[in-house]
Amino acid sequence: MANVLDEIIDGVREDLAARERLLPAAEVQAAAAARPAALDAWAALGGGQPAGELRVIAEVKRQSPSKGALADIADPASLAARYAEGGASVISVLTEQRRFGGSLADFDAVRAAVGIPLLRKDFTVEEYQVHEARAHGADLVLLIVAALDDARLAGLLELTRSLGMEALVETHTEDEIDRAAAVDARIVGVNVRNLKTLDVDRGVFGRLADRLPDGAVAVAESGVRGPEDVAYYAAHGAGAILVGEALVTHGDPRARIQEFKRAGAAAIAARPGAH
Ligand SMILES: O=C(O)c1ccccc1NCC(=O)[C@H](O)[C@H](O)COP(=O)(O)O
Repeated sequence: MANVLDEIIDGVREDLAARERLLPAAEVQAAAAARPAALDAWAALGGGQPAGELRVIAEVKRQSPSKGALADIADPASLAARYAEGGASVISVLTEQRRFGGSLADFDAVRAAVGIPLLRKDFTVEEYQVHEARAHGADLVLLIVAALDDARLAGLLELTRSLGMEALVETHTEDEIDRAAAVDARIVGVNVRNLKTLDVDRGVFGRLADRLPDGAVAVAESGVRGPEDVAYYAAHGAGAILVGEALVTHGDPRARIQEFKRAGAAAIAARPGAH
């Protein structure tokens, strides 16, 4: 079966080339440099702090390759405001257009509405996208280890930090976690969605969590459908969860985030040796 990631990235590169023709690299770099400093996403996600609270990265997600249309999000800014009211630590905005229906316009609307750190959630493969993220006010970008060789992973992470941002470095396997650790990633996600089959197996987080680098914020990505999934991730060492579908399809995402945070805190308190 074709790797969905490769197909997505082919489209991302085509769209990127079109944007670059409209706004050359020098201009996007100048726009990035003119932005106020990025917010500290690492601290917002509990980096360097004792475990106690489970942080939520709440995602603005319109559609997906696995599920098709998820939600008709008429006003991403108001959805993001409800996420922030519910206690989200970071908001993720999908900006990939072809498969996820996202856009930088969605990102801009959310940036104007909330004052918490924002993740520009896209398939980052080129330096241009990192400058572009900062130019739009992002505090965090996504680097998917499976999409990058070691040199590119290290280079994009270095550029991200040089612009004052952090990266959510996403992994799926032990080998990818080791590659994330080798570049000193400080926010490391395990995405439990298999990129070949698109199946979700929450057990992947439980199996890989012990290998995550000491001191990194451990993010469990995908597959939260209810509080029991949150409790599972938190019990297995997650410091944060990344949730899309369960929030955009819920009538009251603010209350849902609060419920997830309670489930996470209870599971953290019940970890062996927590007291
Ligand atoms: O969501 C998909 O179908 C998907 C397919 C291929 C690559 C990435 C994909 N999703 C990106 C994500 O990481 C999720 O949007 C995120 O973890 C939230 O997942 P969920 O809570 O299960 O919506």
